[in-house]
Amino acid sequence: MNEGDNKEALSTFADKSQKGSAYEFDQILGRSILISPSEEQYELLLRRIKQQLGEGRGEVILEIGGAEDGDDSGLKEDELEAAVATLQSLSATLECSCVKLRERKEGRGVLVQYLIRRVLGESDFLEIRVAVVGNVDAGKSTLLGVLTHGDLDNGRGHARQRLFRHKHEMESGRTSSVGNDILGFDDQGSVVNRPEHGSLDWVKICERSSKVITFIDLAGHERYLKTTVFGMTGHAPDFGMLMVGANAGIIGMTKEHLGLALALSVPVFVVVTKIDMCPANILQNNLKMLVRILKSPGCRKVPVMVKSTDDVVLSATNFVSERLCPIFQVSNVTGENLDLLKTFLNLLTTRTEYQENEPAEFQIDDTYSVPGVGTVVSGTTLKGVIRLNDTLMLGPDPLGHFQPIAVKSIHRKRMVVKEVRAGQTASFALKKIKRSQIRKGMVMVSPVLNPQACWEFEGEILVLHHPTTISSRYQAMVHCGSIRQTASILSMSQECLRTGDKATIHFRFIKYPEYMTPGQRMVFREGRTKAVGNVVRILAQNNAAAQSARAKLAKQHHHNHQRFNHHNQSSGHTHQSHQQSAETSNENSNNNENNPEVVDQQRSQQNKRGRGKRGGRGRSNNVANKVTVDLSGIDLISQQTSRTKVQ
Ligand SMILES: Nc1nc2c(ncn2[C@@H]2O[C@H](COP(=O)(O)OP(=O)(O)OP(=O)(O)O)[C@@H](O)[C@H]2O)c(=O)[nH]1
Repeated sequence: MNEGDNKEALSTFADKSQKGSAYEFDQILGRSILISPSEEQYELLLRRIKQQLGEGRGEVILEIGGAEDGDDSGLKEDELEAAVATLQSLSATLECSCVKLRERKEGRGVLVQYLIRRVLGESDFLEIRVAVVGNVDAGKSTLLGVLTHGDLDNGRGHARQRLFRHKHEMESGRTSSVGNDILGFDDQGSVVNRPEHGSLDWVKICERSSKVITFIDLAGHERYLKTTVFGMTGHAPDFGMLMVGANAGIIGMTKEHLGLALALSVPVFVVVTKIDMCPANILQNNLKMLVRILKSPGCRKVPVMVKSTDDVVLSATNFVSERLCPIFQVSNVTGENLDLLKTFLNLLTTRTEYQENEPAEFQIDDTYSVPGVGTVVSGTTLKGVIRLNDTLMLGPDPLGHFQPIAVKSIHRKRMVVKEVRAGQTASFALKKIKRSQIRKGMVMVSPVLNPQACWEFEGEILVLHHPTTISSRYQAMVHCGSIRQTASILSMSQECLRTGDKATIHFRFIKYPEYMTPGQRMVFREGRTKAVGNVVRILAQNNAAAQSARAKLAKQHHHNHQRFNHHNQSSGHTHQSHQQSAETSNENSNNNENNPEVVDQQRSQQNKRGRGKRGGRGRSNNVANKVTVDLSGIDLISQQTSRTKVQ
């Protein structure tokens, strides 16, 4: 990508950023009004900024010095001083900070952009989730270690040591579990992480932060794809950070991960690491290839090389709704360009509109048993507000029932809080329930929703890749939110499906019913990602007919399983069965030890009792139609995302 292209892409977005809602607002923030507002104008400004803060979940970027009717834009020095004083006064009245981001010459003077951010109390902060993906050795864990702990890497794995959670990761240097790390920014945009004796106090970080970025570190190795898919669907990331090693380029799982983010409509930015050790010609070639892939019809992104603070502000302010894909080139060893990346992270705002006024919905992505506390569940609040001592309906259990359950205590990032709102992750301690009665994929919802479990549903699906054809009775893993269960195809709108085909499919879960809602994004996969789409209709709910159908299916499944075992015993394990067992063993090891909110309590529990006993749960029982799948279908994803847009 040459300089010209980069400038063009940025200027297109720069133009746009002055139109739309920001443009209207600029009129209000016209030059003279800010320089010497009347009392009435001051009140109007207050109201408008307050409204913008509400829409921006507590922050807004404003540009001052815009043109007024028939006038030139730009502020002269003395005008700028007066305008900034007004803006600071407005911010103070609204209990906000006011931080200068960027200044540029235009018209008769300068235009300046400011970040106005609400100053939050110690127990509140804005939460942004970033899924970190990329091939093995791209430097994911290292970058997270460097960002969250502030020390540079030595190029031999120094920085990542702090992040490894499982013993086998220490030994192999590979990430196999979904790990969480946090980076806090205060109201001025400064990083608040201060490691003490090598470890971070999450409560202190949250208390000092106005915004906390949670990195969901997903595994890079193909063996752990199941974990990666779960992280992308179950942890509701706002953004994806795709890591690419400068010297290795787009290899291995990079395209697969990019495809997954696109399929799930998660906006992606790219971080190219190791620029310190990469010869210039190789770096250029790899960047060219990256840009080509991002611009390809399958991705339809507008790549932008981020090289200055101006680029950062422009990319961050246009990132959410646009196709813009910022690319950072960094070194974890020399620290080059890490400041640009941090500034970008500080400016990210969440893309999802969470509804706080609706009845509460919480999806469970993990369970724990904490000594002295009892059963703890962690997950994401999708709707509403959940308060201490609220009673919610937990379920569905294997029979499809929901039971009332009281929330005994709430933690946000290990911090004790009294309530948790839509868009926030949390852990709840629950009363009178055993951990063994809860599984990933269950929900806790407001009793007014009268939740029903579903065995069968209809999904609109695009097949990204399949080597032969998919027909009825085919079974694969459904990922939908934190649900992860094998489902069988009962019928399809077409007789059989090949790569690139789109169809409406009637699915049935094979083990237990789940709680689903129409419009949810889903992935249907076996081995590598295969099909993506949306849940369109909930069919059989938890009634007797569905149960008997399920029993029949389970019997058939059991029969298949025996046949498969027999086959394996006689012919030895296939490649897939190795892969499957690797995924399963990973899943078994991916337990409480990795939880960000209850990790300390859990460690002591593990010392006492050894590993958790969730062996086999969520294990794919799919034995029919075992095929190796390769996602070379990025091109197909855009068809899906453009045809079926579901938020
Ligand atoms: N020279 C140099 N080395 C780096 C840089 N970033 C990471 N490394 C080294 O690259 C190796 C791999 O980094 P990791 O952070 O483990 O890679 P990863 O992507 O997390 O790998 P998985 O966890 O297996 O998916 C380590 O030895 C790091 O020290 C960098 O910017 N420059």
